[in-house]
Formats: sequence, structure tokens, C-alpha cells
Amino acid sequence: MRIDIVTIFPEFFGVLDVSLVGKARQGGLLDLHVHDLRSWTTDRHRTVDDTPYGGGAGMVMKPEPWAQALDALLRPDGSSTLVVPTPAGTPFRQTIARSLAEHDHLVFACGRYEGIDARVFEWAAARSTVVELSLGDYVLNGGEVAAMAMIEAVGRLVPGVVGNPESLVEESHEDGLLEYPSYTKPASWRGLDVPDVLLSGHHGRVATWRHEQQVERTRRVRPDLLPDA
Ligand SMILES: Nc1ncccc1[N+](=O)[O-]
Repeated sequence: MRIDIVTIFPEFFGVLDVSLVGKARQGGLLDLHVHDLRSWTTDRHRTVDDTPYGGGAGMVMKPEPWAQALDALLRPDGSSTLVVPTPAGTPFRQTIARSLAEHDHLVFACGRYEGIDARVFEWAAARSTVVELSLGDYVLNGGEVAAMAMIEAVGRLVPGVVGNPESLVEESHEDGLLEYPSYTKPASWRGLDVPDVLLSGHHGRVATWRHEQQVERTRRVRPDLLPDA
């Protein structure tokens, strides 16, 4: 999978050179490129924003630098997916991460200020699949933090990125439920003991207990996730 990121803060993504995503990059599983939007400006001040039509506070990102950048990055055959992190987007969920992990080319448009001129997405929709996604109902200063989270959630699902694919299955939200509590040695720690069933060696009972824990925790913390919610 190729991922291109367009941002006015390219240094923000230096962290993607470490940990799993970093290894996947070195291993060629994730072909990740970060681009500075200002590379596609032509004026001396490398201007990327201007005042909003209709008035109001803040600045809006100009359309032309974005069109130049996307013209350079979107595949001519229309097979690219343009991911736009925005609080006005569809809530980003594990199901969306899984579907994005199937795509061959993702371009992340990280907006700043009050956002990007809306015509950019109309224009881009004629040459790519445009997906506006929200990380959550709060306001960040730009799309970079959200893009980072989405790239990690998607990147780790790309086959080969996570060593043991088994570990991708038993996780929160993978099966619609929150994950069960986990324990490791010592069996007794500061007066707190690991549940006996986990020491029983009886795999069937362990699986039943774990599922019960998932349902109980989901009902307590995220009743909205339960089917009969
Ligand atoms: N919440 C957000 N705030 C600013 C930019 C993007 C955002 N998001 O959720 O993707």
C-alpha cells in the first residue's frame, strides 16, 4: 500500500519512522511519503490560506495549492482514495480502518485553519474517491493528529505489518465488543490474584470466561455497541 500525506507540517510525521509503521516502511509493506503543501505554492510567501468569503474569523486554505498537490499525487486512473480528516466527517471506526486497509493508494489531506476550500473536494471527487472522516467529536487544530491515528489503525492491518495476525483478531472493536481484561505473571501480585479460570489450562472455559468479560465490559462501558442497543 502506498500512502501520501499532504500537510504544512511535514516534520509532524517524523514519528512514523519508528515502531511498527517504521518497520513496515523499511520492509516495503507501507510505501509512505510526506509532502509539504507549500511545495505547490508559487508566490514568494508560499501562501496557502486566505480570508473566508462571507466573513467570519480565521482563514481558509486556498484551493489552487491543493489542486496542484493532488494533481501530482492522485493516480490518473482514479484508483486513489483521498482521505480528509475533519470533525465534519463520518466517524472513523475499526470497520472503516479495515476497508481502507484493502485500498492500494491512500492520500491524506491534512487541513489547517478553518479548513480547506470546499471546491477542492468537489474537484477531487471527479478523479478519486473522497472520504471525509472524523476521529471524534472534538476540535483539533488540524488534520495531522487525526491522520496519524488513522494511518496507524489502517497500517497495522496491512498483511505482514503486525507479526502475528492472530493478535489482530482478539482486540477491542474487532468483533464488535470491547476486549477482555488481560493478565501475566505473577499469578498473585500485591494481594491481587489472576482469575482462577485463566490458570486452569481448560481452553474452553477460558474462551467462555473471556467472552463473558467482553459482553459485561461492553454493556458497562459502551452499551451503544451492543446489537440490542
Ligand atoms: N476532530 C478533528 N479536528 C480537526 C481536524 C480533524 C479532526 N478529526 O476528527 O479528524
